Amino acid sequence: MSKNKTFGSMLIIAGTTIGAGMLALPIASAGLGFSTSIVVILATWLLMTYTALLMLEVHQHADVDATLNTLAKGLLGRRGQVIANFSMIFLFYALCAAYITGGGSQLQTNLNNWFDWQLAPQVGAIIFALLFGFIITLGTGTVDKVNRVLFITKILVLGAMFYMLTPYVQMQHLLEMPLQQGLILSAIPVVFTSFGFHGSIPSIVKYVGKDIKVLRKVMIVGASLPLVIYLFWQVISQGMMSQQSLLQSEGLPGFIASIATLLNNPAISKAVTIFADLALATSFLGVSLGLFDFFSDTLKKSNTKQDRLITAIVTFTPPLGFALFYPQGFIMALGYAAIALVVLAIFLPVAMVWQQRRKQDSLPAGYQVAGGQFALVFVALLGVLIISAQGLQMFGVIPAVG
Ligand SMILES: N[C@@H](Cc1ccccc1)C(=O)O
Repeated sequence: MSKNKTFGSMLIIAGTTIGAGMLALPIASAGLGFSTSIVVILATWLLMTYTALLMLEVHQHADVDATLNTLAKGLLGRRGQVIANFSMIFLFYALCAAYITGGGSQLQTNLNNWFDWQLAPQVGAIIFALLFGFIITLGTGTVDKVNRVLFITKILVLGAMFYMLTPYVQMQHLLEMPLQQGLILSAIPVVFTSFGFHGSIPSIVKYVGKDIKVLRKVMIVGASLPLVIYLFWQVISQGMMSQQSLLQSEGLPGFIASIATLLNNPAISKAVTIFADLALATSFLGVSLGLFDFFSDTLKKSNTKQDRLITAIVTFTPPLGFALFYPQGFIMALGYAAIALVVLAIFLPVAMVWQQRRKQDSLPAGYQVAGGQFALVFVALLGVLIISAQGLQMFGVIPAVG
């Protein structure tokens, strides 16, 4: 296994994970206070790393190019397959539509500024989708190369941002306690989604090959890089402002405006905006790669140019259509993102590993994630907790955040 692919795969996982979710974290977790938010973040990281390893346990006995569709069909039967496909398509189309809308409008603004053009936002969305569609169609190797450049730039910009912001961190803000217990529950779905990357695991298995030792490393490092970055991000965002002022920020633009005023330096808004664009781009690469491979497997497409083109059309046209003609639709869908992700990243891995361990005797011995049945049941209960937190928010029982 080439070292190169291992490194690139870690960056694809980390790049997929660090996306729009990170930007929502400061406001979503404002009411928790620093220490509580750190506990929630650490717990979510452990949970998501554990279930990513469960996926590897499942992948080791399947074909190298198997995706959720085949895995679920083999281990959970027809019903499991339908649930897997529905949650995968629902979540990934919604994410792609969100990324195409956001990325398209950023691209359009930049092109208009640079070249003095007068493009409509829709044109931005079309160019953005075509550009990324082209990269994905060229294959995972190309995605890896483009992602490296974008990811490393993203980390450099982040470093510059942290450098500018650290002097404004005040210890007293970091000692604040939760404002209200309900807010902990409200924050959970956002934190959970910000650690999501699981729909792209099959693409990485296919790219790296079935070398479980290497793949374990890729998952652990790929999930830990976001952890480190989120921890720093929490120190900075929660340390700069009181919980009250963070909570009162009007979404991300409000938050960026408040820090720009605090620093009295507009360069910081520029840095945050460039970071946000890069986060969106790397996350879109990982998500659309996962969706592309999923369709390629589900529709039994081969690797010929013509087949890849068909797969790309199935992958990119619907989210582009949503972004162009029905933006409210995917915004509504994203409200359910955490629920679909619980199915994808918790319930399915747990159920598949459970089934696979039951028929272990007929399988060659292999990798088994620690924790036994206890861990499987515990994690499934956490999944129920996350769905409940989302449900309570939707019904207005606890405050909605993020
Ligand atoms: N973690 C990504 C969103 C995501 C969820 C699930 C799968 C892939 C990506 C973000 O924070 O933007």
